[in-house]
Amino acid sequence: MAASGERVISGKEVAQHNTRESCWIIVHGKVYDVTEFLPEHPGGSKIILKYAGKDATAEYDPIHPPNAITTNLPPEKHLGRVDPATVSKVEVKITDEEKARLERVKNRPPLSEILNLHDFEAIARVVMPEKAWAYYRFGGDREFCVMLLTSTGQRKFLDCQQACQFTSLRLPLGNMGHPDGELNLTRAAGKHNVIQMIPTLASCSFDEIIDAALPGQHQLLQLYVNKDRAITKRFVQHAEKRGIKGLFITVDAPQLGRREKVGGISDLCDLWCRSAHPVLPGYADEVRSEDPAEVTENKQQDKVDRSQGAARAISSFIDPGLDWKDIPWFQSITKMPLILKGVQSWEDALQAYDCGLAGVVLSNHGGRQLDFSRSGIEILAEVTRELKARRGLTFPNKRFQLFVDGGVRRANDVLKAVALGATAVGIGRPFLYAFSSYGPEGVDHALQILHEEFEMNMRLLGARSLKEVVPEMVDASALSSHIVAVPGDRLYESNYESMQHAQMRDVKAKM
Ligand code: HEM
Ligand SMILES: Cc1cc2nc3c(=O)[nH]c(=O)nc-3n(C[C@H](O)[C@H](O)[C@H](O)COP(=O)(O)O)c2cc1C
Repeated sequence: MAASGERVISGKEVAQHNTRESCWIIVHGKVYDVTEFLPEHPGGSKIILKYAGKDATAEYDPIHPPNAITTNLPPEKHLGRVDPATVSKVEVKITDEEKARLERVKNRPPLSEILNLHDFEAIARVVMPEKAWAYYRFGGDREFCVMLLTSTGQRKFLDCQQACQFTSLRLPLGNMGHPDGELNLTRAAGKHNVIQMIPTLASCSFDEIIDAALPGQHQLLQLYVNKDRAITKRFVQHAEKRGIKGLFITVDAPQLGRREKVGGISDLCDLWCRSAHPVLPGYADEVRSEDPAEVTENKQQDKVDRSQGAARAISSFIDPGLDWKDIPWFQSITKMPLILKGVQSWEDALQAYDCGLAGVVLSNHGGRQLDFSRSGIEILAEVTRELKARRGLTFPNKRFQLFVDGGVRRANDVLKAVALGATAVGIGRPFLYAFSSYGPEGVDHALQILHEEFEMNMRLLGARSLKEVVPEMVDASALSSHIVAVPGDRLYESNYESMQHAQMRDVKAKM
């Protein structure tokens, strides 16, 4: 018994509970009985069983907020503290592939040579662990969406003559690329006075992200609505108390899209394991190896389908039954402005306005959900036209705000959206690439690049303020035809990775 009254358990005793019938694990030096929790685990029971009777901290840490285990397991399942002298150390093996990657990390160009947000993507692609890269980068199905969205984001369909401000940052699972995860984004957003949207599925806890903000820093919350509305209500009300300024309810992910390129190279556990590897030397001391532990397999007992890779597995959290009739309930539990994220048509934007919502994010989820769904900027032109015709609204509009995200890579892209009536745009992947390849300084540099681009574009457009950035500055006539004769975007294209066909396994040469 420790002085604190906590039971001290030997590693040997923990090791005896290494089956599905009795499964104990160690996380942060504490011993937990997770036997009953196994079938409930959103990540599947198999991954936990791999660590049955052992220390699971290294696997657990990169994926979960630190308090996930303490808040979700009933107190009687917290068995005590492990005696550290009795726990065997996990052997660490660094593969040749990993060594080569770390070498590439050393050879990164200095930040002064990173001239635009595409450069970050090019570097992230070679220095990030392969599977973390795949999770960040790839889109849904054949990725038609990602291609279309990137090109609409970059003047294929818009000819921007004049210019602007604001970007929002959000992305979940941020510490797959860098151990400080979303906190990098929070700090940089505070410094550069941009708004951060905090994701539901973050790798740091919500409170950690809020605590990292500067006084008065604006933060928004992206909400995946849980089937258990009591959980959703608790989260939303906690967020409101902590000063969140707007609730962005994601409506385009009743299940997560099938990201074929991710599925092609990874299985789920691998994805997370590898993602915990240090991207930058010095951020973590060791690289973990696969642990071929004995695993009692019983897929029938899992309530979650693990067969489809990380992207789909996460969707077990998201209520596919979310509907317009849920809106009054949200309005009854919070006073925060409510915005729908992932709207694809003027009809839905109109209904959101009529329901008294504060706005919509016109988005196809970074091209990660339904293939061929339209880019935000394309929908924007249609929404402003129809809401003007039907409700007399002009944009930007304080009462009902339009946000756009997807493929925004330059200040110039932001200005196109603002000119067409958007209040603000969201930028996703570029900041992940920036902090995955250069850490916090990378995010800082990315925002600095955007600021400089803004200044230059505004001057060259002759716009003294955002009010002077008007629709007439943009030729949007070819937006929905998707056909326009402009030079290809070489920077985008050189980063684009083609989909690979199924590959033959290596066949050993016949003797
Ligand atoms: C009571 C303890 C635990 C809780 C409450 C918990 C909770 C969760 C949740 C909510 C997710 C899915 C969402 C996300 O990715 O953020 C998840 C995923 C995952 N968990 Fe846990 N977990 C626990 C213990 C563990 C342990 C001990 C391990 C490692 C041995 C582990 C490994 C994983 C993995 C690999 C995933 C990723 C796969 C996925 O998204 O489905 N978890 N866990
Ligand atoms: C790795 C990754 C994870 C994402 N996760 C979420 C999420 O959990 N919830 C959500 O509403 N959108 C999510 N998105 C979509 C973004 O919020 C945003 O719509 C999109 O990334 C914008 O496109 P961009 O990355 O081209 O800037 C994710 C995007 C990426 C790249």
